[in-house]
Amino acid sequence: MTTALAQTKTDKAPANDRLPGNAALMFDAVSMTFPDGTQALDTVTLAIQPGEFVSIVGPSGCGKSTLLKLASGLESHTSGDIWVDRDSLGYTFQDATLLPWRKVLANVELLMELRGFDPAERRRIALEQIELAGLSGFENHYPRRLSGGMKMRASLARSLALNPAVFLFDEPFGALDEITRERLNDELIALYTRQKFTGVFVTHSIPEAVYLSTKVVVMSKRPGRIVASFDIAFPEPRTPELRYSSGFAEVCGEISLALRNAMEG
Ligand SMILES: Nc1ncnc2c1ncn2[C@@H]1O[C@H](COP(=O)(O)OP(=O)(O)OP(=O)(O)O)[C@@H](O)[C@H]1O
Repeated sequence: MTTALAQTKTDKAPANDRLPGNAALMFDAVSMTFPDGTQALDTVTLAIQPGEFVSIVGPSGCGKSTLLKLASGLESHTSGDIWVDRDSLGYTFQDATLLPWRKVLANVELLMELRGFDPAERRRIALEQIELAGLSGFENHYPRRLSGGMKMRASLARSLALNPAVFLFDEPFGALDEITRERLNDELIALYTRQKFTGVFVTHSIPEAVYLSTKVVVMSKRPGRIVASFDIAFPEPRTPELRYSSGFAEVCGEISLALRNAMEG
């Protein structure tokens, strides 16, 4: 295990000397209760291997965002262990979180700037990511002049510029229209295929989860537990025709049923 791998513990967490194997991200019996007494998560155990793309679906309020916040260190868990290299983490939210006073190029350079990248190097990487994101020609536009889909592309480019080993996605396409969302799904697959990060993707859309993922996990209603896990075996990279295949509909149906049971159970 490299020294860069950070294990996070709270004071209340029991000592745990087990190694996380080769996982890129591991939750080991993680529970979380907010200071007001709201228990968000209940003994979540999930090991995500390098190169996996895992989507998390579950009832609204079951703790999906909280799980990503724990992985990133934005929130602290109450018990259990989380293993992840926080020095190599990407994170995007439903809101693209671009700085309105910075042009696209300066927004994409932001995280590299904060990490102290050499100016010429960060400019080179930013331009490359802007091109990959399909935003060439918009480098000098302010975010207010971009569509929702373009803002999200810029947000992805900003995170991908750091070449993260693990990328956390919190419903990044939830606010977009369906056509834009499907197009961004394909663009994300292209980026994932190229940059080979490990993905953790929270979504309310089962077809989106199935299309993107190597695995889909289903959480119970709050306090969230993992109640089902589906390996998604369709060949990669996925292409749009997959969405219209009977096999795709069948897998979506199985997950939908598991989600329905999770909501009722
Ligand atoms: N700071 C907080 N203090 C107290 N409770 C909180 C706090 N943040 C979130 N919660 C509660 O914790 C639970 C889990 O919230 P979380 O945002 O993780 O759910 P979610 O599954 O991502 O929801 P959604 O699908 O609706 O986005 C919810 O009941 C929420 O109201």
